[in-house]
Amino acid sequence: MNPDSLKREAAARAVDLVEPGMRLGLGTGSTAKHFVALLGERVRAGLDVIGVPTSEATRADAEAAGIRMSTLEETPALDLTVDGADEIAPDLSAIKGGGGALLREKIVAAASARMVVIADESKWVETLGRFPLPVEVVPFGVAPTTIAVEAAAVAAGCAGRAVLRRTREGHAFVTDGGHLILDLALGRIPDPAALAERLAAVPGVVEHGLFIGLVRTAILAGSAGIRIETARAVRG
Ligand SMILES: O=C(CO)[C@H](O)[C@H](O)COP(=O)(O)O
Repeated sequence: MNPDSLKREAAARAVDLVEPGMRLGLGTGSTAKHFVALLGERVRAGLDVIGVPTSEATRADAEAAGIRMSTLEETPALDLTVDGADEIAPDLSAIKGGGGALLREKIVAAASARMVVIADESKWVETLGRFPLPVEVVPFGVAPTTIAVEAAAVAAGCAGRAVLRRTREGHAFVTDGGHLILDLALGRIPDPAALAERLAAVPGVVEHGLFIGLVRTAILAGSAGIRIETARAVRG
């Protein structure tokens, strides 16, 4: 099965978790896009749910699929968020932000009683860090912020270059919130919690793509079928 079919399999399993009346956080990326499409099919068949999107792209997809949309202002507490991930470790810590939506994704996940990550099995890793960690920063002072982000990584026991994300056309990639993304290539993150703390303390950093203690369940689709991993204890 090709990776896209596996993503759809994982998304289909997550749709089975949706119950009538749920307030849903809708993730961003190619796997979450499958979830939105499949959820739309259920909605058109009569399922009543409300969705809060994690990006403008997802908002457009969800609206096109016929899903009733809301905002966190109108609906500040969500029942379930379903989103993709760039990497997931055995403790269900994750790297997100490959699609540049990490800030809204984290806010929506934190407003949800449960976050479920859907992915093909290639995203499962023993240790986070092979995927460059996205760090969302304000445009002002991006040069010193980049230096400080690299120094934060060194202080947290890892090292690597932070590179400004660019579009295919060579322009700086700008997030839905008007920020920039630094992709921090570390190879291996020995202590994600320490790195998260160091990055959060850098002036100019808006958010980073380390999701720690947020993911409750990971649905992983592989050639041998679906595997479900559940966090033992999250958020106390
Ligand atoms: O974090 C994300 C977007 O900001 C995505 O969930 C992540 O990049 C995974 O994407 P895909 O499902 O396309 O592999």
